[in-house]
Amino acid sequence: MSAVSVHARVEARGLDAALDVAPGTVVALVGPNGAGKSSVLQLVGGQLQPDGGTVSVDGAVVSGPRVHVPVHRRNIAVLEQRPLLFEHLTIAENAAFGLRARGVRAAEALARAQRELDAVGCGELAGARAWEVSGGQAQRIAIARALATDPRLVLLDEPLAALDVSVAPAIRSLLRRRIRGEGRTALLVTHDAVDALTLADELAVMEAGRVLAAGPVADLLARPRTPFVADLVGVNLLAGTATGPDAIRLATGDRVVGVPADALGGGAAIASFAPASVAVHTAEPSGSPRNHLRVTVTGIEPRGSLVRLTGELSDGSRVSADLTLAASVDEGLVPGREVWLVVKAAQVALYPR
Ligand SMILES: Nc1ncnc2c1ncn2[C@@H]1O[C@H](COP(=O)(O)OP(=O)(O)OP(=O)(O)O)[C@@H](O)[C@H]1O
Repeated sequence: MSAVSVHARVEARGLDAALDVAPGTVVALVGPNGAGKSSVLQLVGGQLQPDGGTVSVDGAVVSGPRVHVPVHRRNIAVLEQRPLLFEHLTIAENAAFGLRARGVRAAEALARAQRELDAVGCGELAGARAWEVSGGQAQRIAIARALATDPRLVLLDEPLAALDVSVAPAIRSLLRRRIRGEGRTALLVTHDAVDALTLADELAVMEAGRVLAAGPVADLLARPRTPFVADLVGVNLLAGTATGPDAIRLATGDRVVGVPADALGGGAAIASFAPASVAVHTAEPSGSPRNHLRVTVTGIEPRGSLVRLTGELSDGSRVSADLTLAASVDEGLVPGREVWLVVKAAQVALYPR
């Protein structure tokens, strides 16, 4: 049985979505602006009612013809871009809010809230007021508040988008540990490829109101079935397994050395680097300490004043490189040609996943 099942239409939004989420799975909804990602979240959360079809949680219909289970009865926690904390309550009271709303006694709710605040590194802020905390702390507190109610489902709408780049990695790491690491079921809307790949088990790719493809992150990356996935925010993403603190091995056997953005821990990991940081060599670089990947050129297309070369590794995963038009002509880079793509370790970010 699916933990969440959406088979629903919303005519005013051009939405006709089909999505099934297995229990304990984090699914990232990705796709261009207006694709319907947030609308799917609203259907599940109960803020949007379908014109046809149903939305089910744990096998029970929560929205459908003549059914509308109110938001507060769905036992779903929602984490927004900018969490709203109540200014007149202490941080502990904020974190206990969901429990109190469910009728849990104050002492018990506050004790649980304190444990949750400790677990997100904000235990010492329990007595503070909302206006005294930073944006990053507010998001940690919102995570504590969301998880305090033991929700059967967590909905995350761009949870890192409003955060300063200096705090986002720590919150990403916290979400990875508390959501994916604890086997919770969650739906995540994000525009950020790194968030999707580090926080989610599966991707659901939306376009024009429909879910075009869904499946394990590594599968969709290795064989992108839509240009959107292939081009997910324009960075190169390669899935592999950590072989040390700063290296991963790809399915092709290639080793990629980089800078860990978070401790790798020996499991599945991804490498991310910009096409602009990739150089193209027509012969295998000898004695170079840099990462080099042998690919077959599959595409050459203009990108402003540059040319984007796309190459395929032996397992079908793709890597792009941006180069000048002159370079692409001089080197005779045409589809079918075998080349080496070279990227410095300092320009490769590694993430656990
Ligand atoms: N509150 C609303 N009322 C009416 N139409 C809406 C509303 N919100 C979104 N839409 C429309 O519904 C469609 C899907 O939008 P939605 O916000 O779900 O997409 P999205 O994939 O989340 O986009 P984005 O990435 O820009 O947030 C779009 O055509 C949008 O204009």
